[in-house]
Amino acid sequence: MPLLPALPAGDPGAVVAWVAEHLGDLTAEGPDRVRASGRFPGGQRAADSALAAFDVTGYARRRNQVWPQDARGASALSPWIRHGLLPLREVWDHVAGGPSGDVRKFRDELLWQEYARHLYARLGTATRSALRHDAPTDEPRPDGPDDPASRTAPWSRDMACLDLTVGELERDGWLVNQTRMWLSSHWTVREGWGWRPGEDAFFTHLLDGSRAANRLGWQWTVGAGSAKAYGFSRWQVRKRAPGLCDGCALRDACPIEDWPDTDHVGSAAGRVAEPDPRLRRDEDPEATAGPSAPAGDGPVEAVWLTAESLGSDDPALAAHPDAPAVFCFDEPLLRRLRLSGKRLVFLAQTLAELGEEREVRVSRGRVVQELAGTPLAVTHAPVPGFGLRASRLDVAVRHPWPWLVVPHAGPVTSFSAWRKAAGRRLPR
Ligand SMILES: Cc1cc2nc3c(=O)[nH]c(=O)nc-3n(C[C@H](O)[C@H](O)[C@H](O)COP(=O)(O)OP(=O)(O)OC[C@H]3O[C@@H](n4cnc5c(N)ncnc54)[C@H](O)[C@@H]3O)c2cc1C
Repeated sequence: MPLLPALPAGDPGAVVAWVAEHLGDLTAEGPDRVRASGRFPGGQRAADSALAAFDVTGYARRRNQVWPQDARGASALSPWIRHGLLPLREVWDHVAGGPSGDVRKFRDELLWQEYARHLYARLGTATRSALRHDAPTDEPRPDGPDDPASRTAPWSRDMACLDLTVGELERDGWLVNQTRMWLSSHWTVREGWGWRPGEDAFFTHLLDGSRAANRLGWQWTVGAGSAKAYGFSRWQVRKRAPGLCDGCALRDACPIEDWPDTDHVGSAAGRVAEPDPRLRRDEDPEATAGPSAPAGDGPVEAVWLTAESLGSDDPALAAHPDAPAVFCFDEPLLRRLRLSGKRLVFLAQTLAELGEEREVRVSRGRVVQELAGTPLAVTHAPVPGFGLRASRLDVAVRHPWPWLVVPHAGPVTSFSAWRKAAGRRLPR
């Protein structure tokens, strides 16, 4: 497939029409129903303003609040963090000088993101399986798994708590951490579905959806990667969304009034027979981390952008200011995943804005075919799909991934074990 027409500049609304026309057939909704997120625009300007507006004061107390919306303390920075528009170090530095308890709690969460990236960089697709304790993985799966638009159907919309949450997921492509735990626990612990179709339902919609953090979240909530499954009941709704039950049609017959039975999942069901030995030790942490300085010095004709790193400070972009940037929407991958159009709109808005500063060529097809024969500079991305494609392309210079914590060889069995092993690598 040839290059796609240039993205419309300075008109985020026109980008939605561009996505519908050129990529709509690859989306969950189909070309006629592609929309932008109701809340999160793509692009560096939106990322920078969201970070500038974020005040960490009160974060520790209010991070888990769900409703009403103005009671929330979560930063809502994750879509831009996910795609490298806000590097973790920049976000870490932004909160310096805030109240110490809030800064500590917020930076802990940034470290959770870094831990997720380390775990995924080391184990890759092995994170599809339960890491530590048995929990239903792929089966049972809800009816109609091939219809991506119905992936969220198993969450009953009769309950006000699930209706609010699933509505936000589908409309905005985002959820606070607390409601991600509600939904994933409800799906697996209470309803008994395998956790991977649920993970895919999230991945379809979340603008911050990454296999790294999404899988970690599901594995930990359902007890496959943690010591205990998380139980979701009306108690949390009353605490985190006071008053929400008052308008619920099921307020007098609440299906989640009582604590759920967690005995059939996760740690209670027993340990996995042979845990992946890489959970305890990485024999090649340098390979996991990627280069620590630019690798290669050949001539560069273009900067290859990946969805992992789309910020205007992307290391490869910054090092090659005169080269055009190239981005390929991976057609076979997108056809398989059937993501919601709002995820593609977010990416396209980001690329359109970048196009105001430098030449950006966007194509659709097989990445390896589209970019073949062009000497490329690229920023290393710590995900398995990057390595596969990069090994078949002419990568002249590979720039380092901007780790917050350089990967170590020690355990990633739990966040606390990983953090302890990171020791002096942890940022200050
Ligand atoms: C089932 C489940 C699925 C999840 N899927 C994803 C996902 O696909 N992508 C994703 O980025 N996060 C995911 N998370 C983690 C977390 O819920 C989101 O990062 C957070 O809700 C994003 O909102 P925020 O930016 O307001 O976070 P804040 O609370 O403001 O935290 C700031 C940043 O810290 C990081 N962070 C916070 N909590 C976590 C966490 N538990 N794990 C990893 N990073 C964290 C994120 O980068 C976040 O933007 C998931 C959690 C669960 C329980």
